[in-house]
Amino acid sequence: MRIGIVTISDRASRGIYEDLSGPAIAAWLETAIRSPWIPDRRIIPDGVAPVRDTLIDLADTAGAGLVFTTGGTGPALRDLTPEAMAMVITREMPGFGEMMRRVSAETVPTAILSRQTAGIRGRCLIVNLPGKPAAIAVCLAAIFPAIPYCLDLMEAGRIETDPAVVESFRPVPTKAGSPIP
Ligand SMILES: Nc1ncnc2c1ncn2[C@@H]1O[C@H](COP(=O)(O)OP(=O)(O)OP(=O)(O)O)[C@@H](O)[C@H]1O
Ligand SMILES: Nc1nc2c(c(=O)[nH]1)N[C@H]1C(S)=C(S)[C@@H](COP(=O)(O)O)O[C@H]1N2
Repeated sequence: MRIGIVTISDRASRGIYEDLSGPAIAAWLETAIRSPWIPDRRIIPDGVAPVRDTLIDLADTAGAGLVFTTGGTGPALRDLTPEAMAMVITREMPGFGEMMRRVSAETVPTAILSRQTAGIRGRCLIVNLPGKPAAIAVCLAAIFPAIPYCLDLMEAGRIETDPAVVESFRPVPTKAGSPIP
């Protein structure tokens, strides 16, 4: 399973500040996923074209089954991640954004400013996270239990998690493969 990790930030992409959110995603996934996976890290500026082109490259050329983006989901003029998502995905998965905003709102009232969503392109699930490093673990912990089953249903590949970190919820067996013994 190749997993794309895309930092979308004008300043982090120019080296004005250190990207903390991309590494936070990678570190969280390292602890949570126990089946083999390969990270594919990208750092790009805000804007429709770079986000669109990077997501298409990860899904169609690099063969990623799962992609997380961080940043560009807010109301600032340069926050255009959702507009790029609309050009890339063929099916939206609105439950991801709903859940992440709900859990984030328990600690930050500005959670409602994120337009984060998720969607499917081919056999790739793309999920948007906010740019703030502190948002990464909060959002991933809330949505990750549903991701392995989603990937099963999409026939994108099988992920096994460490139940001590995050429990995968698979309501029924799927044809995508049997559990790792
Ligand atoms: N990848 C990141 N790594 C570290 N800190 C970040 C990252 N993305 C955002 N932040 C922090 O969160 C704040 C708000 O994030 P936001 O995405 O709104 O940034 P911004 O003001 O649009 O600027 P930029 O796109 O250049 O990051 C930033 O000012 C920065 O302090
Ligand atoms: N969990 C969590 N969600 C959060 C935040 C946060 O600090 N923690 N910041 C909010 C803020 S202030 C903004 S503007 C939006 C969009 O952030 P982005 O443009 O960096 O994606 O995410 C929101 N969601």
